[in-house]
Amino acid sequence: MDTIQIHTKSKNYPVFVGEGTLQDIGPFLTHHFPKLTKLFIITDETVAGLHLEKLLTVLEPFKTTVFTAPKGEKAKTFEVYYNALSTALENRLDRKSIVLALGGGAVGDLSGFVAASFMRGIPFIQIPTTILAHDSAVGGKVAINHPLGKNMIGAFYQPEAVFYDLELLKTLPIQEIRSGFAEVIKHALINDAYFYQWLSSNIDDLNSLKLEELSKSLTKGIRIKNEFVSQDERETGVRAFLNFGHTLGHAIEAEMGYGNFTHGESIMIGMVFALKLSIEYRGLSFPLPEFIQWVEGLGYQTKIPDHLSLEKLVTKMKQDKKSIGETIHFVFLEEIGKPVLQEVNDADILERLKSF
Ligand SMILES: O=C(O)C(=O)C[C@@H](O)[C@H](O)[C@H](O)COP(=O)(O)O
Repeated sequence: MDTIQIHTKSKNYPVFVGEGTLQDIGPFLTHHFPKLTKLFIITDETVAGLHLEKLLTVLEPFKTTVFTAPKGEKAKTFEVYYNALSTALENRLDRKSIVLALGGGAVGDLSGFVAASFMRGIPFIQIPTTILAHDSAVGGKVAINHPLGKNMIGAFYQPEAVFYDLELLKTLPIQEIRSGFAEVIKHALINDAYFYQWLSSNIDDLNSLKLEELSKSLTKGIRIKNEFVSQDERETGVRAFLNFGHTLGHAIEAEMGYGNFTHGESIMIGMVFALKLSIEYRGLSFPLPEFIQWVEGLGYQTKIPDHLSLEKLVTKMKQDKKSIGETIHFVFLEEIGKPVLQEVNDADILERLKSF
């Protein structure tokens, strides 16, 4: 098992990565929370069917209440958030209760926001069940969506620990693997040319990822994430670099309709566009055609779906959290591992989208 210590201004906490880490949750709770009254497990329909029983078995000595959200981004609505809080209140959770997020990024984001706001904040623990969650479960960005934008209502609220049990990833469908792996590629591109080199020369088939490759990809990705989050927990500076590919990616995800196209697949298109602009605006020297060939071979789309309106994408990009006074800000790369934030003109972006 690997343990990665995350350091932030508000909290330091461990991320345990390995096979069977689920077994360690009970002893961790007993040791760190001797006055714990009740566990509030938040999960989704699919994950509940696959892993809830196993979790309940290892947590048998504890009193638990379970809330099951709809799958994917549908978990991140006001209605589901309200229902989760109502369940917590009806079941008399209190300030000594702990939220456990069993699921992927959406469940983690919802659970973290429930934990951050229930009685002004109770502890929570992330139990990720997807590759994508190596990114979302670490760093404390918790949120729900607003019809006008993704993650618009939320908080920076760190978990007490993250238990990443690689056993739970064995049931992941390929689309989910692809979604999560896009964030691994992002971490490499923004921070580590050697890691990027390793990924692009070793990973050519996501269907047959070996455990060592997966484990290295996740632990490396989490360490990179820690580098940014430890310097800038509340995204006033370098943390924005973790948003590489997200300016267009979030807009595509929203325009496709949440849940119709995965987060990582949208981000991959956003990264290809950001790489192209990095070459044009910042003189990045990068073999983009080879990159496109590699990721298309992994099953990613690299073009904006035809039916989307480019004008609407630009409007959505202006609502991005990095925008200042409606001016779009993109994360570009000057080199692999050297990101920069740059203001861009929206008419210019529209033109470049037309020729993308
Ligand atoms: O942790 C961060 O910071 C990130 O930006 C990581 C992103 O990959 C992640 O999708 C994040 O939730 C996006 O945050 P947002 O502030 O753009 O909604």
